[in-house]
Amino acid sequence: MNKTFQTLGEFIIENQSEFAYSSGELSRLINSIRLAAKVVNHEVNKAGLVDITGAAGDTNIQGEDQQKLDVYANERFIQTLTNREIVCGIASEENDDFITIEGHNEDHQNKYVVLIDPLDGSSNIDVNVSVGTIFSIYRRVTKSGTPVTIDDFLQKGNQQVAAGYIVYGTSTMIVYTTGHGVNGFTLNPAIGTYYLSHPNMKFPEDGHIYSINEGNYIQFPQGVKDYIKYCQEETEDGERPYTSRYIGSLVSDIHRNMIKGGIYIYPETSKAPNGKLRLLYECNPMAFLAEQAGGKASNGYQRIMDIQPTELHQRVPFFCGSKNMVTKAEEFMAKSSKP
Ligand SMILES: O=P(O)(O)OC[C@H]1O[C@](O)(COP(=O)(O)O)[C@@H](O)[C@@H]1O
Ligand SMILES: [Mg+2]
Ligand SMILES: [Mg+2]
Repeated sequence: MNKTFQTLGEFIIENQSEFAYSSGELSRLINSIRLAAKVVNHEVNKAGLVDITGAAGDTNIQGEDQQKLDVYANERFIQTLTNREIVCGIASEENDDFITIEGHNEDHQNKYVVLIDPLDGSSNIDVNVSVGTIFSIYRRVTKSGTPVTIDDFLQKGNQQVAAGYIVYGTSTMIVYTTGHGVNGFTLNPAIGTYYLSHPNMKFPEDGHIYSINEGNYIQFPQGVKDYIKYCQEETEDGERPYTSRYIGSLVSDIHRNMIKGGIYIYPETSKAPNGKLRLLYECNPMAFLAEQAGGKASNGYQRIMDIQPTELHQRVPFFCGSKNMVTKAEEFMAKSSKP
């Protein structure tokens, strides 16, 4: 079969032997995400027309004003995942605490927990700039037949069994990994089918794009300031200065950099000593994808996926992208933190 035109459904079936656990489970997990993504995509594409823009009137546990599309996407993903009889728990950026899913027989037999950022890049919803959804999947660690506990969610990123994102941009794509490389599928909206458009995605080892909100420059640690200066310096070989690109949607910035080569940094700042991004449903899944695509992800010092989580909504500084660029940024962080 000509792989380029393989559908997501066919790809899942053809590659399910790669999945460490029983085959059908992964299909049901990814299929439920695929379905919810289609429903959310439908609303995203009408943002501005329908009453789906603007604030929902509540704030989430992070103190952020929830956008109507945050709430809508959250409900769709939770509903679809719950109906598929595959998850025993869900944690979301938009829910203070994790949700226990008993399962139709109320016997807690399901084996997976899913952590989601239902709508990433919320500040871009109303201005017609691409946004996304991020998901991270683990096998539960507590005994099945009992309700999930916080331990099932506070697993290190290196225990993820699958992770991915949906980008709602010029086209809508699902990009995911189960630990065997990264593949991207583009939605053909006319027929509602995802096709394998980006097989075996790879982060170029080097790139010429840096993505950081320089509006916070004054608050950045010295290492980050030094790295930005390095990116902006002119070199005889024309390698630098790099180009600055920042969409303000993590999914879209990482997606671009994975295709073109580049680094995304959301560092700690004097106002936000742990940075802004959440470890469990933003940094861990993007780190898993980045590493599976030959890239790298750290908090400037430590590999993101080796960090032991302690809270559901904890934040970490995030450096992610082309391997050699992240290594260079870490060198500046190490140098500046030496006494
Ligand atoms: O506006 P800032 O401070 O640069 O933050 C932008 C970052 O915050 C986020 O919007 C946080 O994600 P949410 O929109 O899911 O809360 C990232 O997508 C993005 O990279
Ligand atoms: Mg987000
Ligand atoms: Mg979000």
